[in-house]
Amino acid sequence: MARPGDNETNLPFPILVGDIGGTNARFALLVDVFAEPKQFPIVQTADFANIDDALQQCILDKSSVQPRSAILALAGPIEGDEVPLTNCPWVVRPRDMIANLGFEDVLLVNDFEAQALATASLDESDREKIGPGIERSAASRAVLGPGTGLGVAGLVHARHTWFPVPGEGGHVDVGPRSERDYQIWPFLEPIEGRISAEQLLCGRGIMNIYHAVSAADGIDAPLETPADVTAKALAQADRAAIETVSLFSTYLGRVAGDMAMIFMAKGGVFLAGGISQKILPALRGPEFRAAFEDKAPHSALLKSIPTYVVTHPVAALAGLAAFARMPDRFGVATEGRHWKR
Ligand SMILES: Nc1ncnc2c1ncn2[C@@H]1O[C@H](COP(=O)(O)OP(=O)(O)OP(=O)(O)O)[C@@H](O)[C@H]1O
Repeated sequence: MARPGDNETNLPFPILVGDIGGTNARFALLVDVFAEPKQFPIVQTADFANIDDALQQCILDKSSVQPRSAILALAGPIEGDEVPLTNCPWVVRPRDMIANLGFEDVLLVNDFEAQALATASLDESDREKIGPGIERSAASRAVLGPGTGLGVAGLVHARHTWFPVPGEGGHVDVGPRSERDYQIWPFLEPIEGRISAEQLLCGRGIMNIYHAVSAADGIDAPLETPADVTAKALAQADRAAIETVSLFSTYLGRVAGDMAMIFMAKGGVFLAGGISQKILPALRGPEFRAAFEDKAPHSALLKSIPTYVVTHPVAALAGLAAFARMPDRFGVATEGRHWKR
């Protein structure tokens, strides 16, 4: 058993935690293990040529307390000393951050790993339960987040420790099941011969479903953005948009149920990502949960598993903060992604 201070992941305070997506970067500072995280205004990645400028101008120049370490969650695989971000021209170079910005330690993790860490510590007020299910505090979880893409991760509970399992679960194959699916599927465009979950369950996926529904019915598809489609659907104002969001909820339920079975996620399946919060009224409808439970011969198991929409505005930061304060609670792998001065 590691003693306090022995752990590779006991980074020195003050610790800067950051969640860097394609469009937005969110940061908070933990002064010490007891203090509440101090959140900084959200940064648009497009406003800064690189991450070091953003950190200097938005964090370091604005705070009297200077961070000694940083834990950053990034969208994309972390390999080597230069990590390019998906959907954004920034490249994260931890060695430069240590040399130029005064950090002693930099740890990089995957963005959905941070979302997974968050699911272990979210309060009741930071999540909304969808449907039935038995709440179990010490059981594995899974998180799915439809946003610019579809992020997926597991959080395995073993040996009194939470182990985040990042992966590429958003890219699993999906296929038609209902009669209506078989009408729509021919109008979905395969990528290299297949349809993956991410082609349906993200912003672009909403448009793919909307266009396929419209094409199957031989009608025009005038709506131009995912936000237009969901707004029309939630206002009950457009038939194709309503069906699109209904199918999106069904497909999200199916994939969420698959992830629940893969991770034996008796602790719950959590829906993160920007889109889940925006279509919350639709996810409360019957489609999501019915599809989640429709997993013969394991329907009884799925019925017992709770599902939640994460409503915390910066859940990934909350997950990183929980880890920064109590690293021994979590089995976060640091090999190849922890840089020290
Ligand atoms: N009201 C809405 N309904 C449905 N989709 C939306 C809505 N508003 C934005 N989107 C879509 O959500 C996606 C962005 O998702 P999200 O806000 O989760 O960003 P992200 O992937 O976390 O990236 P970042 O962290 O850079 O902001 C885009 O594809 C966008 O078109």
